Amino acid sequence: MDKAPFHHQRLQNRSLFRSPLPKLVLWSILFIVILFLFFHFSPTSQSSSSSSRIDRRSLRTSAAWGGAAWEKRVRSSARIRSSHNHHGISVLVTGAAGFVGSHCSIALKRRGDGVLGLDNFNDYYEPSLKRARQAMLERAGIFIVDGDVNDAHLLRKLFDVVPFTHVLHLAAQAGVRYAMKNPSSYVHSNVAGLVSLFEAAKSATPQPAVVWASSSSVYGLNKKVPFSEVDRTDRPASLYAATKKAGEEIAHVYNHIYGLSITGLRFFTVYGPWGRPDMAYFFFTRDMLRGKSISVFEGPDHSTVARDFTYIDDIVSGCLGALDTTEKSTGTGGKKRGSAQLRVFNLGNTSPLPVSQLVGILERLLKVKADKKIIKMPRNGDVQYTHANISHAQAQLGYQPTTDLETGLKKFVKWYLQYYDPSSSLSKKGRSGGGGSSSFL
Ligand SMILES: O=C(O)[C@H]1O[C@H](OP(=O)(O)OP(=O)(O)OC[C@H]2O[C@@H](n3ccc(=O)[nH]c3=O)[C@H](O)[C@@H]2O)[C@H](O)[C@@H](O)[C@@H]1O
Repeated sequence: MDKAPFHHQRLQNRSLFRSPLPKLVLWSILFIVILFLFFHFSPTSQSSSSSSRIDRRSLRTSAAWGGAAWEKRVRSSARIRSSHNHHGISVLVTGAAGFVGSHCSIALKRRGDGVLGLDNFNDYYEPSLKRARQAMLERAGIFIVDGDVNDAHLLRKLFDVVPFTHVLHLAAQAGVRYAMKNPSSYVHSNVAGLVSLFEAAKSATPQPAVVWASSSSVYGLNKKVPFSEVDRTDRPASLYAATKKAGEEIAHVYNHIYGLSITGLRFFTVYGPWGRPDMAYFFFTRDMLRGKSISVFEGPDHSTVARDFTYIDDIVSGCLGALDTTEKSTGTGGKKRGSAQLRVFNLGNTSPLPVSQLVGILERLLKVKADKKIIKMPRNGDVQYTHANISHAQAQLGYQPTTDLETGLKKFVKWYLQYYDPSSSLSKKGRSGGGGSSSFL
C-alpha cells in the first residue's frame, strides 16, 4: 500500500512522539532537572551543606509578613508606653528570641519602651527554646517578626512602619568553636547581616542610633590583662572573633560616611537563665545530670583556662545603659549632616574564674560529681584567659556588675531544672529554696 502523502495531525504527533528524537529531548530535560536538584539539595561537602542551610534560612524568612493586621501588630509592639519618670524609646531588637535579646526586650518593655523583635529562629541550637522565649515575650506584649537581618526588603518595611529611635542589634552567629564547622554562617550573619542592618538604618528617617553586640573574643592573642578598649584587637584567634572585629571596622565606616550613631558592646562569656545550650556552663549541666563525662580544657603545662563569666542581668543593665546614653544619629536621607557618636565598651564581670571552678560550683548545686576529662585546650579558636577592664563602661554607662558566678549559676540551675525537668526533686527544692529572681522567673 502506498504511503499516504500526508497524515492527520494527531497521527503525526503520535508518530513524532514515537520517533527517537523527542524521547531524547525528554530524557535530556529530565536529566538536567535531576542534576539541578542533586546539586541544589545534596550535602556533598561541609561547606556546600552549610551554604544551602544558610540559603534555606534566608529564603524561609520572607514567608509571612506584610498586610494591615501585621503592620498593626508591629506598631502596637513598638509603641512607647512610658511612665512619667522615663522618657521612652522605641527599639528594634534583632535576635530577640536569643538569650541576650529576649532578656533585653523584656527589660525594655517593663520600663515602658516600645520593643519590636526580629529573629530568624535558625536551628544553630534547639529552636524550641527560642520559641519558648518568644512565647514569654508575647505574653509581655512583644511581637517578634520571623525574618532575617539580611532581608533588606523586610528591614525597609519595618523602618517605614515604625520610626525607631534605636536598634539593639543582637542577631548574630555566636560560638567560638562552631566557626570551624560552618564558617560561612559567620560571614552571613555577622558581616553581611550587619551591613544589611546598617544600610537600612542609614536610609531610615529618622536614622536610629544603633547599639550592637561585639565580643570579648576580639582581644584574641592579647596577653595584657585586664583587657582595655584601647588594647590591640588585630590578632583574632577564631573566625568568629574576626567577624566581630570586622563588624567594629564596618561600624566605623557607617558612622564616618552616614553619621550613624553606633555603640559596640564587647560581651564577656554571658551566662544565666534562658541561656545558650552551646555554651560550656549549659552543656556541662546537661551532661552532668545525664551522667555523661565532660571535657575540661587546660592550657600549656597544666595551666588554668579562665573566663570573666558575666551574669545576664548585669549585661542587660549594660545594654540599657548604652541605649540610654546614645546621642542621635546625624544623617538624613542617607546623607551625613555632622559627626556622630562612635563608641565601644567592655561589658564583663572583672573577676575571671577557672573553668574548673565553674565545674565545682555546678557539682555542688546539682549534687552530682562530674566525670571530668581534663584535656588540652584544642586549637580551634579558644583563648586561654579573658578579663575585662570595665572602667570606661562604669564612667559612661553607669555599668556596675553585681552578680558573682556562684549566685548567677544558682539562678541558672534553678531555671534549668524547672525548664527541662520540672518533676525532679532537685527542681522542687530549687523552687522552694529560692534561687533568687531572674528577669523572667
Ligand atoms: O566572651 C565572648 O566573647 C564569647 O563568650 C562565649 O565564648 P566562650 O568564652 O568560649 O564560652 P564557652 O564556650 O561557654 O566556654 C567557656 C569556657 O569553657 C571552656 N570549655 C569549653 C568547652 C568544653 O567542652 N570544655 C571547656 O573547658 C572554654 O575553653 C572556655 O574557657 C560565647 O560562646 C561567645 O559567643 C562569646 O562571644
